[in-house]
Amino acid sequence: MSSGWEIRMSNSKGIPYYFNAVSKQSSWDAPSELSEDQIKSLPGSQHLSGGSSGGAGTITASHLLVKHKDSRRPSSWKETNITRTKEEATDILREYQAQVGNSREKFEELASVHSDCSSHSQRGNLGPFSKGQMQKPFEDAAFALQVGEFSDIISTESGVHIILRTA
Ligand SMILES: O=C(O)CN(Cc1ccccc1)C(=O)c1nc(-c2ccccc2)[nH]c1C(=O)O
Repeated sequence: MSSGWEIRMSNSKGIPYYFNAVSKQSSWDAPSELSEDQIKSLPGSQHLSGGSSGGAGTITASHLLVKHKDSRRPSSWKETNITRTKEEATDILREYQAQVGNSREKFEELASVHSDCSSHSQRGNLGPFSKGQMQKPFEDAAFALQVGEFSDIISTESGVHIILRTA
């Protein structure tokens, strides 16, 4: 069972902080109950200085994916055989978009429950990636975002997505 701790980047101070998604605690200092190794393997550990994945041209983003019958793999942790149309998937995502507004917390809550991507178990967090790793429409949309900004609905061969850039 994860401790609920993760490492986030403070947009205002530009330094990492520790956030517990269970207790909603946040702290500039590492939780005393975690060992060095545990801290290094927390979600978001790439934010810690010396992180190998930090590097120029790397961003970090989360997404909420709704698949449809024409998705390259119309199956997910939630639904073995996804039959909704792309139009229905887009309507569903518009509803989530309206609920999210500008709230990262609401986005992560909906991504955890509704995203058809395996990253749902990380509140939608995909971790750091650079250009050339993701499908082009996803990369283009994600790299066009400022930190803290949401994309509009975008479409890839996997389905339709909303992206939040987090670092
Ligand atoms: O497209 C396919 O043939 C199968 N995939 C690709 C995939 C499958 C597992 C993990 C990551 C990517 C997906 O459908 C998929 N794409 C994504 C994805 C797409 C864009 C950005 C990040 C993740 N997630 C998933 C998933 O099941 O969990």
